[in-house]
Amino acid sequence: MLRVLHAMKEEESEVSCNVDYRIMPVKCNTKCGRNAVLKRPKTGDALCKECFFWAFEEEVHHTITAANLFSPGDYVAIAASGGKDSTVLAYIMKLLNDRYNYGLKLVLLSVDEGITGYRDDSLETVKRNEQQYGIPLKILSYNELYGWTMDRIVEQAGRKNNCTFCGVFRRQALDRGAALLKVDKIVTGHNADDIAETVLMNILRGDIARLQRCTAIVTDSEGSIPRSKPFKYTYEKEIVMYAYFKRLDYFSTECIYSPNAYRGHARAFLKDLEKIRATSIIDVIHSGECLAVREGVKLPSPSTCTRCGHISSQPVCKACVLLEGLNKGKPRLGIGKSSKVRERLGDTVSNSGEGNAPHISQANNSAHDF
Ligand SMILES: Nc1ncnc2c1ncn2[C@@H]1O[C@H](COP(=O)(O)OP(=O)(O)OP(=O)(O)O)[C@@H](O)[C@H]1O
Repeated sequence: MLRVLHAMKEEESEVSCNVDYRIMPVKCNTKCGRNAVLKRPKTGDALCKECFFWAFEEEVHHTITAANLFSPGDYVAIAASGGKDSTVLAYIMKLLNDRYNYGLKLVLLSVDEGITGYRDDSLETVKRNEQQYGIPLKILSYNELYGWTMDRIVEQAGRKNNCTFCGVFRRQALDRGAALLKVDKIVTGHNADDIAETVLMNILRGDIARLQRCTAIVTDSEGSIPRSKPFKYTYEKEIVMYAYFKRLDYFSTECIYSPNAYRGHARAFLKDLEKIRATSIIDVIHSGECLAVREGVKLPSPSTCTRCGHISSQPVCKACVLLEGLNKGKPRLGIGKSSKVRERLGDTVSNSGEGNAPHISQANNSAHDF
């Protein structure tokens, strides 16, 4: 409880610094007659709490229906980390499912990466959310899936590249959890800021393959369970405000291991842009959506890993490569450019079939893919 209150206090400074209508009361822009309590980051509108909730919820509903994300009867796994995005996502999926009769069966799916003092605490939040929202919860751990926890990986590999291991393993763990649960779809809490940052990172890296797919609201390759992002157009600041004003129970602490420095640069740049022009976030997403690859340019097509059978654009997936490195006591084996990785691993991952595909860095899969 203390932790939650502490988190609320932290968020409060972010929310209230937006505008303080207590000093000079302003009426809600919707003409509902109530006083405004906030200024919407996305539109600049002065709104009361109720009108903000309504606008926020209706926009997510619109995103879901416009992109046909679900069909009645779908069994949907909500990837739940206990953080603000996925907590608001779980709350709003339940609310919209009830309000608009989507006809969905929901389940919370959490991955325990094995980070003591971080994920164990955030999973306690998800367990409370299970009770609060009445949505069943399934937790899968890296330890049971890979025989490694992130604590042990960091012990062996150091802090520098640990986000690569974590991102690659988590992505696959969610797929494996979803297959185990036999769900039809997965939803994640990736928001507009996350997507805009990813667009910028892929531009800076010149990674056109990922640039092509990172703005897609649904990632849906053959043989994998479709993954969608109902918050694709939702600003992070608004998610924080929604969680704050709704007093949702979520965990708000950064991962104890090194933050992703590269994403940090894109994030700082985007925040600067947002200060000048609030629509910058959506503008960057739209720019990403408009980029097209010239006809005839060969892009990697997803197939399945020859070792584990999970989805991969290479004959051996990144998770298997990283795992092999760890198990051989050479954790850096899977880090770096794919060509060098193949060289180091010898024939086990040879014959990648990359052909003339454009440069695709496997170095930091977690950083610029979803
Ligand atoms: N350990 C996990 N278990 C299940 N889903 C996860 C986990 N970590 C991340 N996700 C999913 O991926 C999304 C993006 O994760 P990211 O690590 O970028 O965290 P975030 O932006 O802080 O999101 P959140 O606030 O939900 O933690 C999350 O919203 C969630 O849906």
